Amino acid sequence: MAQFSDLNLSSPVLQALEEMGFESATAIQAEAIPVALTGRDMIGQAQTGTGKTVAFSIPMVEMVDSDNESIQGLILTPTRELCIQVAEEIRKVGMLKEVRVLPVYGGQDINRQIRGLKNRPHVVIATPGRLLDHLNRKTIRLKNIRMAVLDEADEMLDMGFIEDIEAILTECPEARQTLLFSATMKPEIKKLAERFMKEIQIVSVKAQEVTVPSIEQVYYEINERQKLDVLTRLLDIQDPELAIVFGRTKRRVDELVNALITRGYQADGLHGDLSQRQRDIVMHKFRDGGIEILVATDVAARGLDISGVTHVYNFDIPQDIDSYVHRIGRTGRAGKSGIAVTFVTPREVDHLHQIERITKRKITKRPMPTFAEAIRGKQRMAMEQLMNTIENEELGGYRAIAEELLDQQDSILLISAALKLLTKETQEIPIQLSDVTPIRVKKSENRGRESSRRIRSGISGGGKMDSSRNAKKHRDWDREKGRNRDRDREKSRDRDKKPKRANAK
Ligand SMILES: Nc1ncnc2c1ncn2[C@@H]1O[C@H](COP(=O)(O)OP(=O)(O)OP(=O)(O)O)[C@@H](O)[C@H]1O
Ligand SMILES: [Mg+2]
Repeated sequence: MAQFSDLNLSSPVLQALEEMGFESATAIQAEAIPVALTGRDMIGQAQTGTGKTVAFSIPMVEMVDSDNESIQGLILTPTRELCIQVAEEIRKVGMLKEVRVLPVYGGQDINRQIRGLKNRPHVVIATPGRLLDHLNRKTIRLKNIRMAVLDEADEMLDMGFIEDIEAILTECPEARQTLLFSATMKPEIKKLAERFMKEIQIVSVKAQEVTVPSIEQVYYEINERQKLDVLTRLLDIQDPELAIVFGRTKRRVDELVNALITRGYQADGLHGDLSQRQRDIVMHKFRDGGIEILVATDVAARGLDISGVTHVYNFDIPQDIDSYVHRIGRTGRAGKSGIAVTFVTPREVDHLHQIERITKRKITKRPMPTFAEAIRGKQRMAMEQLMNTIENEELGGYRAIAEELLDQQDSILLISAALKLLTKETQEIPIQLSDVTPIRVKKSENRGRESSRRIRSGISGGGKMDSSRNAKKHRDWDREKGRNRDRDREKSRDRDKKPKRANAK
């Protein structure tokens, strides 16, 4: 395994990495960092959760001249939560070099960001809409940028963002270095990238599969109206430490959160119609374990790194194959194992098989879990609670009363009663979710639009997959996506609440 000390890094960076607890470099780090340090433009591809952030953070920090007070590095991310997370990672890597970083994203008070910009950050991490807003207001200057990074590059060059990205990069000096990173990178991306990169070097960690092998992938073929029962049964049986449940639309997410809470689970939702404050609160709660289940649209599919996520549930199967790869990649990170569960209705089974073919990975079919299994799961949790109490608590004060009870009652009966009290015997309270349209493989539709669609989907040659003209419609990207969105938002805060598109429920 490659050591960071073999990569020609400065001592403040090496020391920072040590403080972050990293012992050796991951494959993408070992391969991408030397290339990036030569100053060349690069596309970096490696599976989810394999440390791409540090792979670009190190060359970024090495490039910064801390005595120079201008913005020298720019990183673009598709979502606000990812923007915050990446900024935090760069801050850690650049800590000892005293690199100043500033995240700049939509939904946050723009005046606060303007004040932040006056503190002369060396590296700005931004979502495109808000950065354009600053450029228009002339509150940010990109003329001294020496390195630009697109994290989740394929997503950023997707239809909704491409023009914004080009507009932003035009503001940067041509002599800059540009780096692109993602777990999924279609060949078409390279063509697009040639518009703003030079002599691109591609660094791709060749893996057998585009998904991570330590993620167990299973599916349940069930009807729409069985989904909620199956989800709650699985939550009881599998007892995730933290779980992310992906739903197709914002409305779906809201409904699911309410349904889960009604059935006694600690859940909260994340999607683009929430205020930034709400989004921040939800993310904090989830990272701190204050809630166990995050229900989200695809806004949480990319890049988010939350330790303790043991399970990902695709309550609705995603249309986009790349989206499947990124969603399930929220678990099984940094060498850990994880379980990815996908629900498919009978009409969506073909689509699931298509995902299997393109990701070259079998997704195992599982029989529907029964209510009895769920109860047993809950009983097991109660038993674990009891055993933990025996191991970790001082029980001396309970001895006398226990002995007294044992004189009067059968011991098995007593333990059964204690377990029953600890078992959260919830009923499957009937809850009706709104209908959603099933996703299907559409083969012969709209040939003419193939090329642009292919950019959006399919890991390699998977363009066909996306031939549904609904592809875009089903994707519930939040407001970060699309031109001028953040600027619109600044002008009219009320619009936060209203869906912009008819389909954006
Ligand atoms: N060298 C390393 N040793 C151990 N852990 C590491 C190392 N580098 C990064 N990590 C950790 O691995 C986790 C995943 O890293 P990161 O978020 O950068 O993955 P990624 O490749 O960007 O994934 P995604 O494609 O989902 O965005 C993080 O928690 C990070 O701190
Ligand atoms: Mg990442």
